[in-house]
Amino acid sequence: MKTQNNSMDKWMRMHIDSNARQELDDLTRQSWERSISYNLDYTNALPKEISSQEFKRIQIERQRLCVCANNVLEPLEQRYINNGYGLILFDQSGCLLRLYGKERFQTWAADNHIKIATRWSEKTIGTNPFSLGIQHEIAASLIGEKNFSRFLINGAYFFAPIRLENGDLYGGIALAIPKDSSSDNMLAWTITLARAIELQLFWFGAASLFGNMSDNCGMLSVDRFNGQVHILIMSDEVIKIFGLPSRDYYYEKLDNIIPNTPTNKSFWNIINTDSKIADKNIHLNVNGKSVDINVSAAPIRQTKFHMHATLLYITSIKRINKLISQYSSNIARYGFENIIGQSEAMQTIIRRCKTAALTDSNILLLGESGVGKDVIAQAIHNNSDRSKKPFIAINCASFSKDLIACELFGYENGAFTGAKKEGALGKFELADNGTLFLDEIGDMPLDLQAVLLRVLEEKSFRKVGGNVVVDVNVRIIAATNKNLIKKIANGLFREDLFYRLGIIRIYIPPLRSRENDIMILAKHFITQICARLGKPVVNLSNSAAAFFKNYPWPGNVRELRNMLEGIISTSDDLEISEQELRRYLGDFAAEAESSDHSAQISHFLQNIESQDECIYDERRDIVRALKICHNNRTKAADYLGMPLRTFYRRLKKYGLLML
Ligand SMILES: Nc1ncnc2c1ncn2[C@@H]1O[C@H](COP(=O)(O)OP(=O)(O)OP(=O)(O)O)[C@@H](O)[C@H]1O
Repeated sequence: MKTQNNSMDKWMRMHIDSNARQELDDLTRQSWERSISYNLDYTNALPKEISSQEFKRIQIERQRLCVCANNVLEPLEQRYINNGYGLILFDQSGCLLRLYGKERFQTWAADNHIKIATRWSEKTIGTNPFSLGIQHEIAASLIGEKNFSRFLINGAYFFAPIRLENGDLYGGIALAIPKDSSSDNMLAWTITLARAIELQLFWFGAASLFGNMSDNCGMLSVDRFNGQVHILIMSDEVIKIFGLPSRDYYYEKLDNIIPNTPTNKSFWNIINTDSKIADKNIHLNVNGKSVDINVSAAPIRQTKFHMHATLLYITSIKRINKLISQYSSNIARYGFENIIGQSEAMQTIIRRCKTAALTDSNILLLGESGVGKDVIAQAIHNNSDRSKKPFIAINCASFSKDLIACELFGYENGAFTGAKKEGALGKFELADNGTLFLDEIGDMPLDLQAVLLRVLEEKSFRKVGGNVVVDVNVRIIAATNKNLIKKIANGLFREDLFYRLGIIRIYIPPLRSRENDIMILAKHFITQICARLGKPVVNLSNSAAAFFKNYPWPGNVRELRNMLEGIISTSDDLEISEQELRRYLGDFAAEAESSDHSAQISHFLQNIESQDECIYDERRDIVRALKICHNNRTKAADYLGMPLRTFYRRLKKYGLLML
C-alpha cells in the first residue's frame, strides 16, 4: 500500500511541479509538457472511443496486421501467457485492435479503460507509451506514474513498433502488466514479438510479390483453418481475371469471393479435395460474371507452422486461346525490309504501304494469287502502332458459311451441338487492339458481308448464340485476288462493304509486269533456299535467266519460289540451266513457247479475272459515293471515310464541284 501511495504521490508531483519531471527522459518529458499544455483532466483522461462502423473499416484495412499478429500471438496466448499480463495490438494510428491474455488480464485491462476500438493519442489521454512509440516510431516503455493519465499508473507498458519491409510504420504491439510484476527484460521481449510479426508480414508480402511476378498467370493461395478457407495470396492478375475491385483480399473467406454454388462446384472440388491437378478448364461465376479459367493446383502442408494451404495457378482461357492463335499461324513475321522488289511499281507500293501503316484506316489489298498480299499485310501491321498487338489472319474462303461466323465472332457456351463447353473466342476478339487480316475477302458469303459491315461501323458485335455486345478495336486489312467490281456488278459483293474495307486500296501488280523484280527475287530465293538446305549457293545460267524473264509466271512470286526450291532440292549442280527449268515446268514451258506472250497469259490466267478494274480510281469512287448518298457531300465523304475538306479538294481536282 505504501508503494502505491508513493507512486501516487510521485505522479501528483509530476503534474504540479516541473522539477519533478526532470527525472523523465527527454521525449517523455516533452510529451508531459505538451500534455499539460492541452489542459487535460489527468484524473479522468481516457482514450477516444471509435464508432463500430469506423472500427470495422479499420479492421478490414488492417486485416493483414491482425492475421499476422494472431499467427504469432494466439499460440502464446493459449499456452504461455500467464494470468497476470497480456499483449495489446495497435494500428499505426493508435487504434487498439486486439487484446491477448487470459481472463484476469482482460478484467484488469477493462478496469483501467484499456479496451478495443479506442484510439490512444497524446491529445486525449496525455503521455502514454503507445502514442509515444507510434509518434517517434520507437520502442517505448512507461511504468506507473510516468504515464499522464490516472488510469495507466497501475501498470507497466512496453511498446514496440511494427514496420513493413520498406520501413513504413504499420502498427505496434505492447506488453501490459500490473506495475509490481514488471521485470527488466520486458521491452526486449516486446521487441522480439514485434519482429516475429514483421517477419510474418514480410513472408506474406514476399509471397504476394512472388504471386505478382507474372502478368500472365495469376496466383491464388488459400489456407484451411477450423473448417474455413481463407485467402492468403490473391495476385493482381487473379483479381483482374475475376473482374474484382483492386484491393487487399488477404484472409478474406474464399466463399465470399467465389460462392460455393453448383456453378462453382468444379472449383470448390479442387479446394476441398486438396489434390494436385494440372491444367483443368473451369467455368466460374464470380460476382455475377461468367469467368473461364485454366487451373493448376497443388496442396502445401507445413506441419511445424500449422500450414495447410492450396496453391492455385490461374490463367484466363481467353488468354490461352489468344496465345494459341498468336503462336500458331498468326504471327506477322514480315517487315518491309523483307519485301523484295526494285521495280518502280513495287517501290511505289512499299512507299504507299508505309504511309498507310501509320494511319488506322482499313486497307484493301488487290492482286493476283501469290503476288505478296499476305506479306504486305504483315509488313503493314509490323510498321503500325499496333505492331506489339496481335496480327490475326483468317482465310474467308476456307470455311463454310456457318463456320466462318463462329471463326470471326466466336460463340457462347452451348451455342450449337458439338460446340466447346466453354465457348470460343473469335478472330475479332483475338485481334483486339491489333490487326485482323481478312484474306480472300471476295469469297465471303453475302449475308456475312452484311454482318461484317455492321461490325466495322459499330466496332462491336455479338458472339454466335450470345447476347452480350463485345466491343473491339481492330484494324482490318482485307485482301482478294477476285475482281470485286465484277462481283459487285453481279450482286455477289456488297458495294458499301467494298468502300468500307477499301478506304485505302492498294493494287499489287503481277510478277510478269514487274520484270525488274524477277531476277532480284530469284537470287533472293536461291540464297535463302540454299542456306536452308545447307548447300552452296547456285547460279542461274544466262539462258535460264533469259527464260525467266519471258516466262509468264501465272503463280507469281509463290510459283517462282516453289520452282526454285523444287529444282535446288533435287539437283546437286552448281548452276540452274534452262533445260532444268524446262524439265521442271514440263508442259507449261512448252505451252509458254508455243503461243505469243499475251496468249500465254490469258491461257494461264483463265481463272484469274482481270484486275485492271480494281486499280484505284478515285474519281470513279467519288462519283459513285455521291450517287449512293444522293449527292449529299457530307454523307459521301463519310461513306468514303474521307475528311470533308479533303473530299472538297478532290471534287475540285476532278471537276466534280458542279455535280
Ligand atoms: N516482294 C516479295 N518479297 C519476298 N517474298 C515475297 C514477295 N512477294 C511474295 N513473296 C513470297 O511469295 C509467297 C506468296 O506470297 P503471299 O502469300 O503473300 O501472296 P498472296 O498474294 O497473299 O497470295 P494468295 O492470294 O494466294 O493468298 C510467300 O511465300 C511470300 O513469302
